[in-house]
Amino acid sequence: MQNLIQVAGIIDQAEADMIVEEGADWLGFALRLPARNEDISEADAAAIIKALQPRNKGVIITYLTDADEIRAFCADMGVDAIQLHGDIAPAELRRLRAIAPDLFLLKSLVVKADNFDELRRTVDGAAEYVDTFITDTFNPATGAKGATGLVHDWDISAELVRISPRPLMLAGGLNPHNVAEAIEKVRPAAVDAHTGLEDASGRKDRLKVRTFVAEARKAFERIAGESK
Ligand SMILES: O=C(O)c1ccccc1NCC(=O)[C@H](O)[C@H](O)COP(=O)(O)O
Repeated sequence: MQNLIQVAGIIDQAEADMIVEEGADWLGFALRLPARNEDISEADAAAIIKALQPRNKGVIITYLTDADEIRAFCADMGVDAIQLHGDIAPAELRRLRAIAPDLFLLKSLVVKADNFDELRRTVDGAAEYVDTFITDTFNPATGAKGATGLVHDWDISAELVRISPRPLMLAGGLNPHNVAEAIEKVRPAAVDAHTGLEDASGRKDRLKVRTFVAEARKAFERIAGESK
């Protein structure tokens, strides 16, 4: 996974089509969330994912923490990638890896003001069983761990990139205006955005997606050129 762009929080087929047309790589579908406020039904998400071309991947974003339930859900949905946003224990990740070896696993690292040691322990405990980590931003005002539209301290994400043996996808408050600076500072393998690409009605805005993808691609090229 390198220089990859994910757009999360897909609402329907038209939005998925537009995001693919504008050049994003992976599409994230938030399902089985604690508050059950999903933007899309599981049946609609499964149909969109099934119709994606091989260069695009549908990723389920969920708080499920039980390995059997995660495997069964992915099989029902026909997906081969899942972003685990809940507090799943390393032992359960190990079990998931054992029962679903081909599943691509993204584990979230939710950055708070003062939890770097906890994040380091999560990296150490989970790295053996997951394919990549994804940072995100905690919102202390609401307790939300995802889709907050808030950036966190990118020095923390940059340090996580340095210590993680797995690639890192940077998420949390990214938008067309800040994604280039974020990539240059953090040097992640991938970026993800959700609310920063929406219009006032909560749908993804084509121009924001287009600009986000273009800015991210240029920044990835720049940092690749610098390391040659
Ligand atoms: O996408 C969601 O609705 C969601 C809900 C609950 C937890 C995580 C969620 N998404 C995870 C993501 O990958 C988001 O894109 C990520 O939180 C970044 O969101 P934003 O800060 O709005 O760009």
